[in-house]
Amino acid sequence: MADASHPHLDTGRAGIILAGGRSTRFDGIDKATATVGGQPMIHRVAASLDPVVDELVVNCRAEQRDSLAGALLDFDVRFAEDAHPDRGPVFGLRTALRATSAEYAAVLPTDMPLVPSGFISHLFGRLQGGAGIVPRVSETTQPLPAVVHCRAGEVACTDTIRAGDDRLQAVMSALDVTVLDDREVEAHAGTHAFHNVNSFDDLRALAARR
Ligand SMILES: Nc1nc2c(ncn2[C@@H]2O[C@H](COP(=O)(O)OP(=O)(O)OP(=O)(O)O)[C@@H](O)[C@H]2O)c(=O)[nH]1
Ligand SMILES: [Mg+2]
Repeated sequence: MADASHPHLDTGRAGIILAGGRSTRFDGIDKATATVGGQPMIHRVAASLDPVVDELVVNCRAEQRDSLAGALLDFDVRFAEDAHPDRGPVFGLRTALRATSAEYAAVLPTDMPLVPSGFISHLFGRLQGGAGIVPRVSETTQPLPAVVHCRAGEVACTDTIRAGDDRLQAVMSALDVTVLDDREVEAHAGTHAFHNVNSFDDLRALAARR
């Protein structure tokens, strides 16, 4: 979302889509381009982020780029390709964070197509100068969607990698993120907003709920 009346004034917000995984539980077919309601899943994720950020950054492997670009023709996207594939989502997140000069970034995985823009906007609003914020859903603290301070997030990724941990949860713990409680989350997002697609069964369940 660029503000045409203030072309040099941005709000310092990036939207990051993590898409560098192998979709092994999806038979190795890139789930980013699987269609939900007639649109590639990554398109839906970009559409959630786009209204509330100044730029979109997609982390992926080099060989995914052409097909993901084809799915994202409606958006102005920067690609942050993994220098080395298959090092896990923490490497992917760090690659994406290094590709932006925004102060804060909303981070979504490519397989979470129902998160409302309003919820992401709420996360930005509730951050209040902190290093990061994530929701608690079904009594579990989720690593994504998250809003993180980009430079702090990059350091937290490096610390996590050095500790030999490959979990995004570890990055969020290192950032000492604020956790939105279930009730506040439910007030700003529907119950199915955080449904994510790992398998064909997940895709069918999501199609049935929409
Ligand atoms: N850059 C990068 N991103 C990854 C990697 N592994 C997972 N991701 C991303 O992290 C997010 C969560 O991962 P998963 O839901 O496990 O997705 P996935 O690894 O593609 O799927 P599975 O192979 O079935 O585990 C997704 O958005 C993935 O694209 C990786 O090795 N490198
Ligand atoms: Mg995986």
